[in-house]
Amino acid sequence: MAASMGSVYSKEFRSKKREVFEDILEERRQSSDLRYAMKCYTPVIYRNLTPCTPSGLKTSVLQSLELQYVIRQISSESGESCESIQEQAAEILDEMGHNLRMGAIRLFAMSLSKIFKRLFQKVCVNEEGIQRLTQAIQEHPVVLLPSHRSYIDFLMMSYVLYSYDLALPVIAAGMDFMGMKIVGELLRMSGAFYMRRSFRGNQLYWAVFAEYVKTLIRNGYAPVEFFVEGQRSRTCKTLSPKFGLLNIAMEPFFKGEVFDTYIVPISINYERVLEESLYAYELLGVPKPKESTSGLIKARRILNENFGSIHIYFGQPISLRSLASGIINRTQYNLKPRHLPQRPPEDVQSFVRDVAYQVELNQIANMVLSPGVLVATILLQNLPGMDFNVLVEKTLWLKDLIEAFGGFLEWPDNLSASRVVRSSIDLHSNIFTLVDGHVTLLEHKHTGLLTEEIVFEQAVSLLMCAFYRNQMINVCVRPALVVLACEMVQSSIKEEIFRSFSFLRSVFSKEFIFFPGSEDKDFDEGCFMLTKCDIIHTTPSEIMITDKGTIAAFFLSKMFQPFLEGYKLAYTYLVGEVTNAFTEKQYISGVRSFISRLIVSGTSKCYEALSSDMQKNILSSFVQLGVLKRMKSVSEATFCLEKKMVKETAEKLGLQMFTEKLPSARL
Ligand SMILES: CCCCCCCCCCCCCCCC(=O)SCCNC(=O)CCNC(=O)[C@H](O)C(C)(C)COP(=O)(O)OP(=O)(O)OC[C@H]1O[C@@H](n2cnc3c(N)ncnc32)[C@H](O)[C@@H]1OP(=O)(O)O
Ligand SMILES: O=C(CO)COP(=O)(O)O
Repeated sequence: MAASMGSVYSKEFRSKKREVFEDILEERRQSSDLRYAMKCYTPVIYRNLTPCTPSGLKTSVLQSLELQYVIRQISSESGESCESIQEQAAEILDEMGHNLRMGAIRLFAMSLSKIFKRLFQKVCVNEEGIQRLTQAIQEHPVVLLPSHRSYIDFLMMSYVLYSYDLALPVIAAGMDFMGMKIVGELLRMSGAFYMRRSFRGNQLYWAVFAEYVKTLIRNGYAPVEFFVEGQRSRTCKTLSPKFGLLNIAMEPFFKGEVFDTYIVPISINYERVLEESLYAYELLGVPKPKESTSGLIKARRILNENFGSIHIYFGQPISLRSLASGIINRTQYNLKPRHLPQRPPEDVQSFVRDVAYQVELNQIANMVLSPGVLVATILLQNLPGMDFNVLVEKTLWLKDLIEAFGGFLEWPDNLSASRVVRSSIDLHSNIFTLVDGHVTLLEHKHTGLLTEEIVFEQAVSLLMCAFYRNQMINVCVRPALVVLACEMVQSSIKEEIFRSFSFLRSVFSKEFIFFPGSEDKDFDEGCFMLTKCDIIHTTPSEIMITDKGTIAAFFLSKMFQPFLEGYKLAYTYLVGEVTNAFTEKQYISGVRSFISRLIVSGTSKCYEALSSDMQKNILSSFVQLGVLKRMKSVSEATFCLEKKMVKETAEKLGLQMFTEKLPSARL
């Protein structure tokens, strides 16, 4: 399974061709927004659509055999009457159900046109992707899976579909939005259906939610849109996928209730993200501001800022039927009445997982990167700053490397390289400064004694810079881990390098997206990319960094150094500082002050290790490696160091590289 699905990704990776993008704001700048909002909208719809109103949808869910069965089951277990449980189900549906209507859509069409023209220079959409989607929507139920970096994602998705006269989606929305005065209901009337962030163990809620989504899919009411990452990424790295909703959306196909279902990965990439600074503060422990209408109104000052361009790439619709053929034995669903809820069988669970990862790999492969990503990456390796002309030279060098690695770069050919770099610096003037031909990262010019407050401010600007570097980190991760493995094993023996590569790939399995079980393929891909760029020379049994390739190898190694050092510092903290069981919150606060002290004392410069995202990934990775044990509890999970496992795990998995030259754990 892994090989077949993973190879689809590599085909996508190698056979990529430049598609034509259309700037949908261009027409908006030349014609009336009112006329656009009031245009005749006759969308292309699913040919077997069963017309159904939002209230009709709820009735059909409430009366469904599946939900009635669960209600009777809960009643017999709890002794509560079926009527009372039925009422609770109806209340859940009232809280959940969308109420899509054109009035709200047209209001958004008008207002968003004005807002988007203020905020963005261009909104570019791949026309072939729209054509493919137009075809797909008519044939089978469609599930839209966009990447998730900003609130703009879901607004823009509906805006684009409306612009191209496609059926408007219904969108899985976290409950955070429902409480927003006026806006919460406006979003519901624009297609949002509300869901609790997590509802493990709540049998009735899960049953109502699952039946609601499956009914939407079965009757092809509208494309169903949700974010497989489950939330916006604060680091701009793709988050590990959530499987629950994807599993539900695929079930009508598994049970033969629909002939097929199209899964459409969508890559939305921003030259500059509205929430960039909020994310940096959140990663450093400042809680995210609650979604509120007043907050939205206060945020209007950003309308005076320029956020550059957006590229939206609608990927190839993935037919579930084609993907599952020969892999999923759907007859197993005939063994029990269809309406009986059943946990997904093992083969289905791994299929759902693999589809989720393939979707995210497609999202990554189709991200259109901007020059600012290159500038941020180079500056991070030349802190606190560098000569502008040297930056331009290195940016051109990196552009070639990223394109050779298969990255999609939007580079304005009508401008000189220095103009391009200069406009990137201007666009990100809240992160970079250019003074007297010297480019520096904001807050990093400081020369005096460091304090924890200064470290915090420096960390904010560094995390914002890393946010943009991370837009291309997954393009480089496979070759970079091969280079790091070569450095660690200090030998050219391919087998040893592969073992170290596999270790790094499992340690960083939460930081970066790897198709499950494809260590070999990823290693081959990394070697292929490095060989193609003459960075390594390989024989059947050896891998050597070439003389010509040392600069690129060093660059790739340095790009991933913050992750390596961050994991090393965490390991040092856990082994040297922690004695009892601890919660995630205690760990993050403890390790953050530990690292902050190291930075103040000058022992470390690993600001990225202050990020709660990295620290959460480290916890999860160390549990997976057996260095930490996770104890479930009623309130909050706790962790403890498997001391006996630490040395053994270190030996087994190569963590011992962290034990060399450790800074003294106790300061
Ligand atoms: C013209 C202009 C118009 C403009 C007009 C604008 C309109 C604008 C409207 C939009 C309005 C705002 C839109 C906001 C956008 C958000 O708010 S995004 C945030 C909310 N959305 C999401 O999170 C969607 C993705 N999340 C999920 O899929 C999560 O799975 C769920 C459904 C939230 C559940 O999460 P969870 O409870 O953490 O658990 P998860 O691990 O995912 O899995 C749970 C269950 O799935 C099943 N499962 C787990 N793994 C597997 C597997 N591998 N295989 C199969 N089943 C599995 C199991 O049953 C498991 O339960 P257990 O048996 O383990 O208890
Ligand atoms: O995804 C969401 C909004 O789009 C809500 O969750 P986050 O605020 O965690 O991203």
